[in-house]
Amino acid sequence: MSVCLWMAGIRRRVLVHSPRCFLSGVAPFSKQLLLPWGARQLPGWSRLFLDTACQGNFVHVIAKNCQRGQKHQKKPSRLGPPESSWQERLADVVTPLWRLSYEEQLKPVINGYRNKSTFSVNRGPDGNPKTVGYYLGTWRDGNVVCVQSSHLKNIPEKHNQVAQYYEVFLRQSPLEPCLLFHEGGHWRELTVRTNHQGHTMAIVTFHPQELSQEELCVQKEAIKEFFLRGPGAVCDLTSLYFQESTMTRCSHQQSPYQLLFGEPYIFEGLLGLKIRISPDAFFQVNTAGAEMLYQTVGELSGVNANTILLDICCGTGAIGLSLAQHASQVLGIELVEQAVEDARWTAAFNGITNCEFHAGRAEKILPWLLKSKEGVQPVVAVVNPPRAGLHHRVVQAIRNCRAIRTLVFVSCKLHGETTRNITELCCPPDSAKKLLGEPFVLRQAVPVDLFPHTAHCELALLCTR
Ligand SMILES: C[S@@+](CC[C@H](N)C(=O)[O-])C[C@H]1O[C@@H](n2cnc3c(N)ncnc32)[C@H](O)[C@@H]1O
Repeated sequence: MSVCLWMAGIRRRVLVHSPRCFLSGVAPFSKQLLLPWGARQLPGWSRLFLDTACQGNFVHVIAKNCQRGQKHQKKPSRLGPPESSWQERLADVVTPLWRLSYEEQLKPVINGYRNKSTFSVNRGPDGNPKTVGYYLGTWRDGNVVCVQSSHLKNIPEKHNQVAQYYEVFLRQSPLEPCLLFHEGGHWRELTVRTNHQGHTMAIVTFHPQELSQEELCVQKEAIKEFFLRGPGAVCDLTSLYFQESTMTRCSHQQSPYQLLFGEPYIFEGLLGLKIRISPDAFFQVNTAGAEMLYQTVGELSGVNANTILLDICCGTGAIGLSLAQHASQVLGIELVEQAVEDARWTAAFNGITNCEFHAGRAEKILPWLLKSKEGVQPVVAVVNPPRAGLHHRVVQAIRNCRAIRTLVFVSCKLHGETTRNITELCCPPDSAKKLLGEPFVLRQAVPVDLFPHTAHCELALLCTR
C-alpha cells in the first residue's frame, strides 16, 4: 500500500520518496497517531486490513500550482485602470507565477492559510475582560485566560486585524462581554472569513440577555457604524453579520444570522468552480489544501461516467461538485439548509446539471435515497462527517447497499465515534447490529495536511469490497 502526504498549498507538483514507514510510527513528519487504531489487532478482521493499514513506506509530497496565502489579502486597487502594462497583465493570466523564482514556486504555503478563524472574548493575562483571542487553560480548573493571537502562524493578518478592532470596539462599548452565560454580559465570539480575493466577512455573536428590541437595535447600529465609518473601517469588511445567541452554538434556524451591511455571501474559487458560502455553512479552512484533498478523493474513488457519486455530509457540496464532470450523477446530503442552498446555487452558476442536493439528516435521507438507486448503477460513496462521526443508521445503510463497492471516508478526527464507524464498516457481518452486507476492506490511507503548524491532519481512507 502507498501512504501519501499531500502538503496543503504547495504551488507545484513534486514527488518526494522517503524510505521511512509512516503508519508504523516512524513518521517522517510530525502528524503521528493519524490511525491510532492502525496497529491494533481486532478480532475477526481480515489480514488484508491490518497489512494495508500498517505498511506504508513512502511519502508523496504533491504540490499545487497556485498562488495563495497572505499575498491575496492585499486590498484590491480602486484606482481605475490597472498600473500594469498589457504585457504584464497577459503574463499574470497565462503564467501567474512568473514574478516568483522557481524555488519560491515550489514552496508550500504553510503560514496564514486559514480562511476562517473564530475568536473568543474573555479575561486577558492582564485581567481585562474585554480581550479578544484564544483560550489557554480549562474551565474545569478555573484558569482560563484569553490571549491575543497575532503571533500564531496559521492565522492570516486580516483575521487578526479584525479581531484587534473588535477588541477596540468592545473596550469603548458600555456593554459588558459575556464571559459566563449565567453571569450576564453580551459581547461574545467573533468569526472572520476571508477568500482568495481578500473579501472579508465578520460575524459577531451577542447574548441578548434581557435587552429590548430597541436596545438591541442600538448595539447593532453601534457595531455597524464602527466597522463601516468608524475606526474599524480600515478592516474594509465586505460584510458584517450579527447573531443573537443564548447557546454555545446556534444554527441559522435557531437564531438567524442578521446581515448588518454588505454582501450576504462569500465566494471562493476552488478547482475552477466559484463556490458560494453562507455564514452558517461549513467550508474547509484551508482552501488550497481542500483542493488537494478533493483531488485525492477523486483519485481514490475511481468515479467514472457509469457511477453515481454519493456525497454524504456534503456541506456546500464542494466534493461532489468538483467531481461531477467525472460522474453520471452526484447526490449530496447535508444537514444545514443554507449550505444546501449554496450547493444548488454553485451547481447552477457553474452550469453543473447532474447534481441533486438533499437537506436533512443523512440517517433519515440516505436509506430511502439508496433504495431508489439500488440496482440502477454502481454507487461510489464519499463520507466526510463532523467530528461526532456518522450516525449508525448511515453506516448500516452503506454497509447493506450492494451497489456501493467503493467508499472514501474523509476525517480530520479518527477517534471515538469515527473509529467505531470504520470498525462497523469493515467488521464481519453482525446481524445483531444489522450489519449484513459484505465487509469493506481498508485499502489505502492518504493524509492531507490541511493544518500546518498543528497536530491535525485530514485523512482520506479508501475502502472497497
Ligand atoms: C466536515 S463537514 C464536511 C463538509 C464537506 N464535505 C466539505 O468538504 O466541505 C461535515 C458536514 O456534515 C454536516 N452534518 C452534520 N451532521 C449531519 C447529519 N446528521 N446529516 C447530514 N449532514 C450532517 C455538517 O453540517 C457539515 O457541513
